[in-house]
Amino acid sequence: MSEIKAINLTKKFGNFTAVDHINFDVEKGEIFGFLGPNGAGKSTTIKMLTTVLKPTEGTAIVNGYDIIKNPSLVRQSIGVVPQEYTADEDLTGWDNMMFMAGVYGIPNSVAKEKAEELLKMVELTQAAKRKVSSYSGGMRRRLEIAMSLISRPAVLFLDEPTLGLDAQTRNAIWTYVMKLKKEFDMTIFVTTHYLEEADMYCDRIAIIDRGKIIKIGSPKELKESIGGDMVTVEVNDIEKAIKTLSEIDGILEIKNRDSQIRMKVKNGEEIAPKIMETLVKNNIKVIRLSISQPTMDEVYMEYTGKSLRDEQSSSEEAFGLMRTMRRARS
Ligand SMILES: Nc1ncnc2c1ncn2[C@@H]1O[C@H](COP(=O)(O)OP(=O)(O)OP(=O)(O)O)[C@@H](O)[C@H]1O
Repeated sequence: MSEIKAINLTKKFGNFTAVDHINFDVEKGEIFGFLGPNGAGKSTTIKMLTTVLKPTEGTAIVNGYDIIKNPSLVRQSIGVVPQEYTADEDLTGWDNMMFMAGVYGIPNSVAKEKAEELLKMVELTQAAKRKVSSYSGGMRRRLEIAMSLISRPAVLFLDEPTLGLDAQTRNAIWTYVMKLKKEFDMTIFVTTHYLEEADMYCDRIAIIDRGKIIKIGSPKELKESIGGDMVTVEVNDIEKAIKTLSEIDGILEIKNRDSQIRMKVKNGEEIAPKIMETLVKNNIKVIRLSISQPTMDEVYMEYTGKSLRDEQSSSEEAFGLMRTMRRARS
C-alpha cells in the first residue's frame, strides 16, 4: 500500500490555480522528490498533505488517513520541516526538543532519551544547551529535522531542506535523510529545486511546473526517457566547430555550454568517430571528447522548456535576504 496517495489534489487561491489536479503515489521507504521552479506549487502541495491548507478539490491519503476526513490522525503520524524556521530562537535546542515532545504528549523520561539520541544524530549534542538564536542556518535546519522526528513519524515532509545552505551542510542534511530511510524505512517527501540533489538522493522524482505534474520516474528512468546520449567536446575554436558539426547527420541538438560543445545524439558510440574525423579534417584541434547520459538539467529542460539553474541562485539570494531581515528585526 502506498504511504502517500494524491488524488486530483487541487488548490486555488481566488481564480489562480496553484496546484492543478495532481495524482501520484509514494511507496513506503521511498525518498520522493518534488522538483520544480519557484512558484510551481511545491510548498502548497506539502501544506495540503500536512493538513495546513485545505484542498479546493481532490484529496490525499497519508499513512492510511484522508487529509480532509482525518486531519488530526494525519498530523499525529507525520513529521514536518517547513521552509521557514519554526524553532523558538529564545529557547535552547534542548528546550525546543522537549517542547515538541510535549506537543505529542510523549512522557518526559522517553522524551529525554529520544531528544538525546536525535540531537546526537544531527550532531548538536554540544550545542544543545545554547539558545537557538546563536545557531547557524545549518544548525537550525538540523535541529528542526531532529524536532520533526521526536514522534518517530512514519512519513517525513521536508520543504526545501537545503535551501540557502553551504555545500557541506547540504551533504550533511542528506546524510541524515538517507540514514532515516535506511534505519527506519521512513517514507520521505522532499521538495527541492536542486537538480543534483534530486538526482543523487531521490528514489523517484515528480517534475512539477505551474501546478501540474509533468513527469514522474526514477532519476534513471527520467534520463532514459528523453532518449539518446550526450557527446561533449572541447576544441580550440568553438564557433568554427559548431558550424562544422551542424552539417553532420544524426546530431539532434548542439549547444555551447561552459566553453564546451554539448551535443544530443541518438547513439554516442556510433557517432563519436564521425565527429572526431570531421573536426580533425577541418583543422579543429580536439582537446577532449566524452560520451555521457543526459543530466537532470537536460531532463528538466526537455520537459519544461526552461533551465532550473538560473532559478537556484535567485532563490538562494532571496532566502539569504529574508534571513538577514529577520535577524535585523529581532
Ligand atoms: N496564500 C496564498 N495566496 C495567494 N497565492 C498564493 C498563496 N500561497 C501560494 N500562492 C501562489 O501559488 C503559487 C505556488 O506557490 P508555492 O509556494 O506552492 O510554490 P513553490 O513551488 O513552493 O515555490 P517556492 O519554492 O518559491 O515556495 C505561487 O504563484 C504563489 O504565489
